[in-house]
Amino acid sequence: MTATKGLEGIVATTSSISSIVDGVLTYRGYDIDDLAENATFEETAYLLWFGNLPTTPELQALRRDLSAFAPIPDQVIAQMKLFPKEVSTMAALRTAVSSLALYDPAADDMSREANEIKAVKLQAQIPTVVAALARIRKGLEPIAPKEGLTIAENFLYMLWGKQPDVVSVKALDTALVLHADHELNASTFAGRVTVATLSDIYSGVTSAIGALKGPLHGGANEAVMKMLEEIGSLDAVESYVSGKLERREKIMGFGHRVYKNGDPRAKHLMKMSRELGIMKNDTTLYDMSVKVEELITSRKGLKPNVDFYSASVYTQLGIERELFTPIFAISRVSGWTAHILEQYEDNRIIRPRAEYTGMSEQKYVPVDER
Ligand SMILES: CC(=O)SCCNC(=O)CCNC(=O)[C@H](O)C(C)(C)COP(=O)(O)OP(=O)(O)OC[C@H]1O[C@@H](n2cnc3c(N)ncnc32)[C@H](O)[C@@H]1OP(=O)(O)O
Ligand SMILES: O=C([O-])CC(=O)C(=O)O
Repeated sequence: MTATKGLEGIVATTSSISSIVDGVLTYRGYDIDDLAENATFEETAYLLWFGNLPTTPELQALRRDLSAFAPIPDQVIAQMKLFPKEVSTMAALRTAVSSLALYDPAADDMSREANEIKAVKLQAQIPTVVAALARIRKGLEPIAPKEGLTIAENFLYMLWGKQPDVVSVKALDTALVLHADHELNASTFAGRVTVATLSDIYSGVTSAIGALKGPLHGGANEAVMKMLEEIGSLDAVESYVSGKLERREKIMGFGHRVYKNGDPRAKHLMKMSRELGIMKNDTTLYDMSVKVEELITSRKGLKPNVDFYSASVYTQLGIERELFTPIFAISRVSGWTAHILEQYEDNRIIRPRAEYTGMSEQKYVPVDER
């Protein structure tokens, strides 16, 4: 038995949800470029769960369900108010989502129908949780979701306490489409491993949130913004990047296990970052990001991934850094739950082997003789 570090190149399951072939990302056979330009996030989530783009009545029904499920239990709001203010929003989200299960009487109902409902419910409730956590952290009262708004619209409404502008809603909606699914990424794999024991969907999503939080995965978008803040100005980019490379430190938002010639989602976020900068008459963040990209590409041959330009997009929308990875979760819960439903459909426990490298032939020695 020989281990493959990081399971690189190992095909661990079949899946009909999303694919990456020759650098092209598709959801259910639709190119991500097509979806990013044309689909709404609600249509995308429907596509991931049910395998086809919704008809108008199907989309209306989904939007009604999302609105109906969006409020969260008062008990969970009360708990969130007790969380220490200084913890990361991802840590708080992980606990809050785990708590949501305690107030869902169908949490352990393993029927397909119940699990589909819970997938929609989690999709509806996670934006409400994230917006509430953001407000509580600032000492503000959470705002209840408003009926009839899209997920992107409702999230910004609950965050800001006012009707968001169309440009911000459209930008966030496109970002949600781009982040919705990505084959067997670490958080989706974590979710699938958890439910393959026939544990419940909330446990799967809680595991996935824990995996997404790390800076080598979803947490990289917050790390990118931290880096841009540390750099501070366009003039300082070159010396900052050179220093990092000399110290052999990673530059967050670059590199990818699967894409070696660039992440197809990055160009959409780059364009959005530029357009938002132009609209605000201040392209500093965009210009700094482009300069970082030029340096890393020429010196290391690495290309930006989905997390790199999302940082400047969200900042230019006026969203604080601590919410970047939670926003990733708001989107990716659609993919996680689609994968969890797929795992339940044809389940086998996921239990690989480890190549043992420890000591052997040890004999027990009583404690007072050691
Ligand atoms: C949504 C997402 O999860 S997208 C990824 C988000 N994560 C990041 O942006 C964090 C920065 N990037 C990375 O850490 C990695 O590129 C990962 C985690 C994405 C992929 O990891 P792996 O597939 O294991 O790539 P690996 O770490 O083996 O990289 C290969 C080589 O490129 C280097 N490298 C990879 N990424 C970077 C980076 N961002 N900065 C500097 N060097 C890098 C590695 O040090 C390694 O060099 P070596 O062969 O001299 O040791
Ligand atoms: O697929 C991966 O390894 C990481 C990634 O880009 C994602 O989850 O969107």
